[in-house]
Formats: sequence, C-alpha cells, structure tokens
Amino acid sequence: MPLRFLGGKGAMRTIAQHDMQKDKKMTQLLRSALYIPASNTRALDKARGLACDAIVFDLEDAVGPDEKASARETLRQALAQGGYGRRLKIVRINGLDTPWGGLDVDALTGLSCDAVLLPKVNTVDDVDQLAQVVPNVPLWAMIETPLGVLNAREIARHERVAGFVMGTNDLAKDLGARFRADRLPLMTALQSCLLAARAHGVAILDGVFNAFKDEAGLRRECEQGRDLGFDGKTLIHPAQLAVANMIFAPSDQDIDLAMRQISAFEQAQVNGSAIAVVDGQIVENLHIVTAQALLDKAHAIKAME
Ligand SMILES: CC(C)(COP(=O)(O)OP(=O)(O)OC[C@H]1O[C@@H](n2cnc3c(N)ncnc32)[C@H](O)[C@@H]1OP(=O)(O)O)[C@@H](O)C(=O)NCCC(=O)NCCSC(=O)C[C@H](O)C(=O)O
Ligand SMILES: [Mg+2]
Repeated sequence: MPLRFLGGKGAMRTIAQHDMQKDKKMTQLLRSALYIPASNTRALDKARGLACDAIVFDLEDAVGPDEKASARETLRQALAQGGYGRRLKIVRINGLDTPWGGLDVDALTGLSCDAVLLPKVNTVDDVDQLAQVVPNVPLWAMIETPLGVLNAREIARHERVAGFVMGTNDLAKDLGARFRADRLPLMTALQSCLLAARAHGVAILDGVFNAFKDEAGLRRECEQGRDLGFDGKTLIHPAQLAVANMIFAPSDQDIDLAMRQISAFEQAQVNGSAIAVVDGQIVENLHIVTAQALLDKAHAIKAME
C-alpha cells in the first residue's frame, strides 16, 4: 500500500500529492485547523495573519442557504488574492446530495486550494462520487455519522483520501449522545476512526470544542485528543489557536527526553546492545522512531517560527 500520510514523522506529516505523483511529498503541520465561514470576508482576511496550521474554508454548515452563492464568490476572491502562506487550505463543500454540492464542485475549478473536504461521508461510494468530479486535489472526509464511523476503514483506504476530520457535533446528534467533558459517549467512534486513519496512512483531526470562551475546557479536550493520537484539532475561533498549537507541539521536556533517548540508544549500540535505559525505562529501536518523529516535528515548528 502506498503511504499517503507517513506516521513516522509525528504530526509533521507527509501528505503525498497522491492523485498524480505518489512519490512527490510535501510536509505540513496540522496542530490547529481553523474553520472560517466562506461568507465572512472579515474573518477570511483576518486568517492571513493567524497562527493556524490549516484553514477549513467552510461552504457547508457555517453558511446559510441564502448565502451559499455569494460565499462561493467571496471564497474565490479570497483564495485568488492569496496571502495564506504555509497554511494548508482546505475547502469544505456541501454534500453532493444537497442542492449546493454540485455548484460547490463547479466553483472549485480554478480555485487554489490544497484539499477538498466532503462532509457527512457515509460510505466509500460518497468519496468515489466526488473523486470522479474533482480530479487532481487530495480529498478529505468528515466522519460524523454512525455509518461513516462503521465504514471508516474502507473510506481511509480509498486512494484519493488524504485526511479525516471528526465531526463530533453531528456525530453526537446522530448518536443521541450527551456532551460530556470526558467524551466517553464518543470514544468508540473517535478511536475507530483513529485506527482506520493510522492503518491506511491518512491524517486525522479531532472535532471542534464548541465553548470557545472556555480555555480550560479546550485545553483538557486538546490534551485528550493529543493523547489519543490525533494530529491536531479543528477550531472555530482564533482564541483557540494558541492552546491547540501548544498542546499538539512537543514540550521542552518531551524534546529533552527524546534527545537523551537517542543519545543513550546510540551509546548502547556502540556497546553492542539493542537496549538502553533512560530515567529507569527501557529504550529500544521503536522508541527511537517516536523520539525522532517528535524532534522532526519540533524542528518543523521552529523552522516555521
Ligand atoms: C463563533 C463565531 C460566530 C464568533 O464570532 P464573533 O462574534 O465575530 O467573535 P469575536 O467577536 O470574538 O471575533 C473576534 C475577531 O476574530 C474574528 N473571527 C472570529 N471567528 C473567526 C474565525 N473562525 N476565523 C477567523 N477569524 C475569526 C472576528 O472576525 C473578529 O475579528 P476582528 O473584528 O478583526 O477583531 C465565529 O467565531 C465563527 O463563525 N466561527 C466559525 C464557526 C464555524 O465555522 N462553524 C462551522 C464549523 S464547526 C462544524 O461544523 C463541525 C462539524 O461539522 C461537526 O459536526 O462537529
Ligand atoms: Mg458537521
């Protein structure tokens, strides 16, 4: 299976331009992905100066039916003007089974974006349908329905799929689940999607935290998402960026430990051993892969600053 998204580089993932050139890779941090309603000119402009790793330009739920047409034109102008720098530019279209999806697809022609995000993906056929009308751009899938979760493995395996985004609001709605700080009702779905994404080498972003003024709550949820294995978090407000960027970045202690592990392991190898001990814990070659990925990610963040 060709890797579309290499896990070995930590969250500094390698996303292949796999539609045509599977061997040509580009790297991208994904700690923070900010949704912007494509109808909001002020927010589209503000985002050019915001510290997010990715932007999800939204034509779907954040844009009302009466605004859809003008939002497409506003987005076209914003992307033509550019200025979004290194940020991954993802356009979320409406579902192809809605009155707007086809028109969104038409509007993608000539639009300068890095990926197209399809909401409410239920089956791999939904992706196939989009792949036929949107060539040459990586496709991302929102997993936010029970059927989508159950089919996540097949969806992740699709050759055009480069990323998953969890839609935890829609998922909670369809499950009849309550919002809880520990997200226990969503845990099976979150972890099933993580398994599918990792099994097939695609990126995966956690869902949004709705209470955008609750910094402590956001921090807890980012920590949980990071610990589960997500590459980053989708966000709805600029005030959420700093927390996500910090939590999904290696800490100074992480970096220090990774460097000491690599150094101790190299010394162990010189001594003819395959095992080192650091802080009372064994370090084997697999731990070095994790340590190196963490340092790669830290370097990518440093280079960006
Ligand atoms: C939630 C908001 C409606 C709040 O907007 P507002 O009242 O304007 O907030 P502030 O006054 O605090 O804004 C301060 C400044 O920041 C700019 N701003 C606000 N939000 C954004 C943004 N998302 N991107 C860029 N810039 C933003 C304001 O323009 C102010 O700028 P300035 O005037 O220059 O100081 C609003 O934040 C918002 O609309 N957020 C996005 C909501 C959204 O996209 N929702 C859809 C995605 S979530 C989803 O669908 C998840 C999934 O599908 C699921 O099922 O879970
Ligand atoms: Mg949704």
